[in-house]
Amino acid sequence: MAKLTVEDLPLEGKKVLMRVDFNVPIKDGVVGDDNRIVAALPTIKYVIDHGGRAILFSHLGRVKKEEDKPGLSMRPVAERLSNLLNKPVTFVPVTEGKQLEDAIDNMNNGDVLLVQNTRYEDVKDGEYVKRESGNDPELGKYWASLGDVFVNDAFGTAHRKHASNVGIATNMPGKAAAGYLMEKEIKFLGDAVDNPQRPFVAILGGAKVSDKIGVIDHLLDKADKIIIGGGMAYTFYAAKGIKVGNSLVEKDKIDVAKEILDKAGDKLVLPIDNVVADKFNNDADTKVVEGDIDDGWMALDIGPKSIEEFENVLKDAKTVVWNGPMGVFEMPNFAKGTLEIGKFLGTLTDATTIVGGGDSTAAVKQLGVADKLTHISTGGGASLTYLEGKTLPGIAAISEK
Ligand SMILES: Nc1ncnc2c1ncn2[C@@H]1O[C@H](COP(=O)(O)OP(=O)(O)O)[C@@H](O)[C@H]1O
Ligand SMILES: O=C(OP(=O)(O)O)[C@H](O)COP(=O)(O)O
Ligand SMILES: [Mg+2]
Repeated sequence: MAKLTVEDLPLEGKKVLMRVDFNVPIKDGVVGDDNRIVAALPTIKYVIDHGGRAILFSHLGRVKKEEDKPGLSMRPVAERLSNLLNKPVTFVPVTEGKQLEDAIDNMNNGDVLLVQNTRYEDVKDGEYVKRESGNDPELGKYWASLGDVFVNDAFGTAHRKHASNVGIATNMPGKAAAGYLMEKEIKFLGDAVDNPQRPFVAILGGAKVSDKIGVIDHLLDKADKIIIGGGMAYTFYAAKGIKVGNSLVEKDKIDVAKEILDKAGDKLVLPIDNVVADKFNNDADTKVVEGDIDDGWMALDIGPKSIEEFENVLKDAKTVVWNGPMGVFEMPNFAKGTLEIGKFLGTLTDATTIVGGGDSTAAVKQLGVADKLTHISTGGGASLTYLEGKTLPGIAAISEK
């Protein structure tokens, strides 16, 4: 059954609650890569051009304690959004209460307001209560009460069942619609991966190991090869009994990694060598090592032999889906693996090449290889969940036509 879209909603004079994914990299109080903000502009512009009052909600990072809040304020995002829209954006530094309600009451048609990071609700009075991330029913109901209709354009968050997407939607039956970005992402991913041209190769990296390792098990049934790099690789090293030093490892996922290795055979391709560093810093001492990583060293990028091996696997691919950088690309000395793999994908002109994820997208843009790829998706975890064939809760909660 088809879902409501933004074009099905009454907008003129309405308070239009909008969930967007503005979870973007912030450095020293300034937005880095703004791809996710730019990607949401068509829907925001449609709403305000049709006389709606756009009330935007997004999370930023993960708020687990009170001290996380100042560095994860939405204020820099409001500034960038205002520049991109070329009009003022009211930033409300709280997520509930009179200040927010008054700011909404003061809006005129065509105005834009951005609410503070929805995950501020995860910590109250110093307690990690997960009101947003746990989809607290009272919170979704409260936020829904602030508007007349709801538009969900946060594809990057669609795999989450949180108060600001699923909570609001379920409290606005018949009035919760998909935005243009949501529609575009689903259409593209559906076309590319429901019946992929083969060989179909998935590349998985990044740092969200416990979140994403489960996907690999499902991908084994779909993909012809799965390349594992970046922070995802070293939990597999640990599972194989290779020494990992101080590299990123999620100990409680080592058993999962072992099961995947048993099942995968030669479908799974791990790094042969790595660039290791003596601290998590661009100025660290570094060296390239094969196999075991000694104590006191951590792997922050894949090494040259791994790059060669990965390219060898990728060269005949007809469909490639990539989520998660191959190293800590934010530091120039550990960006090579990500850059080389990105460049190589750009040479595969016969293949459909899809890169997904907030950080992976930032990486290919920052490294200048984005425009050689077929599709840049705003969602990493969301694309992977879609690829697994699972329902995305954020989309399921949108009203049927
Ligand atoms: N070897 C590594 N050790 C630690 N962190 C890593 C390593 N390789 C990549 N990362 C980090 O992974 C992060 C991105 O992971 P993730 O959020 O899962 O990707 P995406 O946003 O593309 O879905 C980046 O900030 C990057 O620095
Ligand atoms: O950045 C995101 O996902 P991604 O890192 O997989 O691309 C989304 O905004 C979801 O964030 P979350 O994984 O903290 O729920
Ligand atoms: Mg990310």
